[in-house]
Amino acid sequence: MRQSLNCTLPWHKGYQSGDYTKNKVLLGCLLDGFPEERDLIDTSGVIIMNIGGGRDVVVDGTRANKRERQSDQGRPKMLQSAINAKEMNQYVGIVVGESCTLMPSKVPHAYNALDWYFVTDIWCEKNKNGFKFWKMRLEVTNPANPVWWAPVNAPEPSRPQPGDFVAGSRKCEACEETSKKLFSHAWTCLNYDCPKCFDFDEEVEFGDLRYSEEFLKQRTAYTGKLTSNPDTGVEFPPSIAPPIPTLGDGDTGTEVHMGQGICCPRCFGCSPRSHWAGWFCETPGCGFKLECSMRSINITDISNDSIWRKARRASKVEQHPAMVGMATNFECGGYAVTVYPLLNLIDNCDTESVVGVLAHLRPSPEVRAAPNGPDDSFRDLHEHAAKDDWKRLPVRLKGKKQQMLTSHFAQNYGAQYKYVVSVGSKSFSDAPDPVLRALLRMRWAGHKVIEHAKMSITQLLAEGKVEVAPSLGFEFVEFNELLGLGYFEGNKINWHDDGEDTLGPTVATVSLGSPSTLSFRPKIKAKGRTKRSNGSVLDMQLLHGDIVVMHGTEIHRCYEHRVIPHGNRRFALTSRHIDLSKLDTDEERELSKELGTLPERANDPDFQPVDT
Ligand SMILES: O=C(O)CCC(=O)C(=O)O
Ligand SMILES: [Fe+2]
Repeated sequence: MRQSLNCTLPWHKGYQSGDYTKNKVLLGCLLDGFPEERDLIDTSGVIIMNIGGGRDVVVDGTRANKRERQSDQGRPKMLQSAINAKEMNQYVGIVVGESCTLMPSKVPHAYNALDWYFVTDIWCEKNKNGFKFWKMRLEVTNPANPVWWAPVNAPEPSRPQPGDFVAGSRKCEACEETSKKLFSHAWTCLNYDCPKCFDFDEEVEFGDLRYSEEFLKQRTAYTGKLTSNPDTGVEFPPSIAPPIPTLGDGDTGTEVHMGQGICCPRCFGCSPRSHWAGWFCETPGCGFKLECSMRSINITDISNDSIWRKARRASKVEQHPAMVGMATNFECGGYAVTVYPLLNLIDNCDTESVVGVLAHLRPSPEVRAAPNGPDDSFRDLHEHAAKDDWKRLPVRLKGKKQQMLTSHFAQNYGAQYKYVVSVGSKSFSDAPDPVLRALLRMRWAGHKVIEHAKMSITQLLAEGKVEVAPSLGFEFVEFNELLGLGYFEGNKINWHDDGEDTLGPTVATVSLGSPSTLSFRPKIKAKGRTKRSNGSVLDMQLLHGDIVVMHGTEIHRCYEHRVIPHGNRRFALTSRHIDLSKLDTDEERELSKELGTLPERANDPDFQPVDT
């Protein structure tokens, strides 16, 4: 998976393009698929490749020749970054994909990091139709290292030393630029801008052109940049396989770098950090596992000022005046509750039409700190997430070929819930206590919010301020499912709706840990959607222990929502009702019924939410 590579190698982060550039300097290149004219990867340490793509027209139906340049290439974006890399003596990581036909041996992984190279030459050539394009030559930074990808039993390649071979050069009479003699046939000017570019003195068949032995075997000692800290004795350039991320002093284990992938020390395959518990190598048959210890986070650290400032900055929304204006408040069980009516902003309604309600429940400090309350649950969940193997699951993104993993880690409990990703489920009897407690707390919150909403929305209706969409009823259907999501620093859940047709009308979430911003926006650009607000019409700052209840099936037709956490560890426990009658088979219904049945222990008085 391309993501495995991108989330592991700091010098190759592109998803689309074959080159990775930072500060206009080339740091990494991916070679895959079909080569271009005279491209080469040899085991003695030289790579020759085109700079930038852009063969434009399909010339014939055979795959190998599908595209050919039909115009001059101009100056591709990658050219300047390659020139800068050459001038700065920057080492460049080379990755080859499994379909790269230039490799002398079959490579073991979908993407394979070859080694560090450096750019020695950049020049211009013409194809047989006379169109100009750019090429570059690279040499391996450490030619003494054996090549890991040489074919088995291949004879040792020759290892010329600097000075053994020298390709001569000549000044062009037209442009006065010096060009190396690259081809065994004859010298030519290689300056893109010169009228004599690729104009050979003798008649040449472009198809017959070969690079000279001198050019291929010329060697340049790599002097590189110096290591930033010579005292540490760090090899320079560093190992092509990045070191496995480790916990620094003061790290807790959910920082961005701990969410990076690893290059497996056993098989060198790249695997993303797809498990909460650590890294499990994904190369078939390898089996390497590295559990990652995680430290508990003090809840006061999670709500510190800098995180708060970030959270506030993220909230640029212009809250919808009518919805905010019609919000009502009440208190129960130590929670301060605000209930907003969600209006239909996408159909042209004569009167404001309520499609659902959205409630924000904020616990008092006492509720948060109470035994088995949010503080305790947050403390315990990071270990449960490891034990229950919360993981990143594959998603198919609209319009993207690549398979991706969600950025957060997930585990489902209770009835089976199939959303964009398919999650296996653990039964409520096997669920850890904090999960069961959250479920009971959300059932309580669901009842309370719907009871209140029935009253407040009926009141608004009586006052003639709103209509109520026919789909909106005020019965609470008990939750039989809970999806746990775990977020590392930088993880988020992007715009989506929870509108699967197997779901009941109510969705509730308990938010634990990092503060986060939950935003709602109408699905279609509608009243109130400005660029600045990113379209959102309601934003909620969710603090540790807060509960959100969304009620009304049409919310998901009219709105989408997203959640951006601001600190480095957050759990969201979201409960829904899965309508078992809408599952495909009797077996699935039976299984989900069993998985979603509350165990005996949930009836203990100790499990019941306080309701004062
Ligand atoms: O992280 C959250 O608070 C909400 C997650 C969510 O929207 C979902 O699970 O559908
Ligand atoms: Fe959602």
